[in-house]
Amino acid sequence: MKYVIGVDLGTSAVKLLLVNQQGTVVKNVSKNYPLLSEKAGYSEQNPKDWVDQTVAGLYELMQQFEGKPDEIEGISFSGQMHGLVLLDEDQNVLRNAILWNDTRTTKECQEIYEKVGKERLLHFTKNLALEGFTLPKLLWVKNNEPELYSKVKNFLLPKDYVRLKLTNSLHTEYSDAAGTLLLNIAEKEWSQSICDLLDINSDICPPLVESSEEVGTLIPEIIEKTGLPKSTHIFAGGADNACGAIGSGVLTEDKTMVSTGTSGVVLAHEERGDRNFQGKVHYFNHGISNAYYTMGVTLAAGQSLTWFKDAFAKDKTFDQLLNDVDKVSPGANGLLFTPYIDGERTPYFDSTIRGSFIGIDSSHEMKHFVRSIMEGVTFSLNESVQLFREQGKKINQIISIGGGTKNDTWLQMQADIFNAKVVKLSNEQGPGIGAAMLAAYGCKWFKTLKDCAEIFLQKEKTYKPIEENAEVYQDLFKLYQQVYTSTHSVNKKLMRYRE
Ligand SMILES: Nc1ncnc2c1ncn2[C@@H]1O[C@H](COP(=O)(O)OP(=O)(O)O)[C@@H](O)[C@H]1O
Ligand SMILES: O=C(CO)[C@@H](O)[C@H](O)COP(=O)(O)O
Repeated sequence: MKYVIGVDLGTSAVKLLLVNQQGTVVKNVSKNYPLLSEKAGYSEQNPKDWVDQTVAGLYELMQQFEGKPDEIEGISFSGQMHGLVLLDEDQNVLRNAILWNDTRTTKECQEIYEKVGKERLLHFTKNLALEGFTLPKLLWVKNNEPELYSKVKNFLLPKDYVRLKLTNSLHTEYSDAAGTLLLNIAEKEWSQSICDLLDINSDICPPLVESSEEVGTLIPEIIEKTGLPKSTHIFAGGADNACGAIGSGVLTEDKTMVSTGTSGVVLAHEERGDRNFQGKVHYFNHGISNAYYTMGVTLAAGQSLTWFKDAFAKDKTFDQLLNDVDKVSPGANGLLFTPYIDGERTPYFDSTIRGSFIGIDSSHEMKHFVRSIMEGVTFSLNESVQLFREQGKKINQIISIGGGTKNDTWLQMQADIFNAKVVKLSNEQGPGIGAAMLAAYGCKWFKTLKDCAEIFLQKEKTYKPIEENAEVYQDLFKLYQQVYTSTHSVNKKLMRYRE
């Protein structure tokens, strides 16, 4: 039997999947690392933690593996997007990585509009200047840490740094490059114009390859530490949402994916790179050559639940925390949550907005708060579903992936709120499966990724909307949408009290 490994460098953990030629996940390892938040709006991770935990995970996988090591043919990667990793000329990391959910860069976003201009930015990159993207982070370091910036030889995206440390070869690929705001999306090249207008040396941009391209071999130290064979082929991989789309079979324009990981995502496949969504949704290159995808993003989806658990129920597991939510009716007994705890992207693009519980009543218990968080996150995702529907997309069925899909009630809630069928696959780890599929395709097990999807992906369960719940949620969604407008200015004024 032959095997591949999909490595998904998520925000909460690195997840490694050992997958055989039938697409069966035979081993599964997850290794956590911390999120570092020095101040409100800051979100960082230490790239060394990613590498150490990936290597430890590969070792654990190999320890559990019952076959012969050289049956493992290839590895590919999926990674949290937009994170800025800065390297000096000896490929040493210069500072902690600044992550996708870090919102310190509002000034730098304004600088981009002033120097590049919104129309030109949209023309080249198809996206708006958002705090989470890589370019504003690069400018923040240039403006605030000039000495450190002067030592920058290269920047990299998170999974590309991990791959560099496993192989000694430095690359990024189009799907992650697209999320930097430095890539000319349609031409598939770094935008010299944007670099020039912002006084960035374009030499710091890493070489570009396709997601399924073979980029190197494991260095001896990693072979020794993990027990992987020297013959392992290493493929570039993709942004976690691109890999999530591949790993959920969203490979044609008629399909839609929802992901509830740390962030929440609603994603649709696009064949063309020359459409103009005016930045209302993110528009990026895919992990499939010459394809694209659009998406709306909720910054704190699973993260809202994780925050609540850490703050108020540290000793409980997620399953214990969510144990009673199905005993509460839709609407959480009049409690409404907005998940803006780290600011928001789609549809508001607002780094100062913060979350609310509206309607707290003395009868409310833990289960009401937890249910209202799940509902609020799903309402936020529904704003993106609605945006896609307004663009003319028919959404009758959605493939749901990510950590949130471990909970049955949440999947039924998604079907009720989106008013669409929601499909759960046999493995919820879309990005890791997508990475494994890129390795399988790269190893030439399949002629196309679509052929691979047919073998690798299995539907486990379909959730149909329950009419009476869908009606309640339609009404509540209108109330939910009022909360942003009503709390926007109060939150702006509260900014000065946040540390
Ligand atoms: N049993 C569970 N039920 C519902 N949600 C869960 C459960 N376990 C974890 N989660 C949520 O899943 C999220 C992590 O999902 P995952 O897809 O692994 O994210 P990432 O790729 O960002 O690391 C957490 O933020 C958590 O809120
Ligand atoms: O910023 C985005 C997409 O634009 C996020 O979706 C990140 O890619 C992180 O993903 P998860 O860790 O939640 O999977």
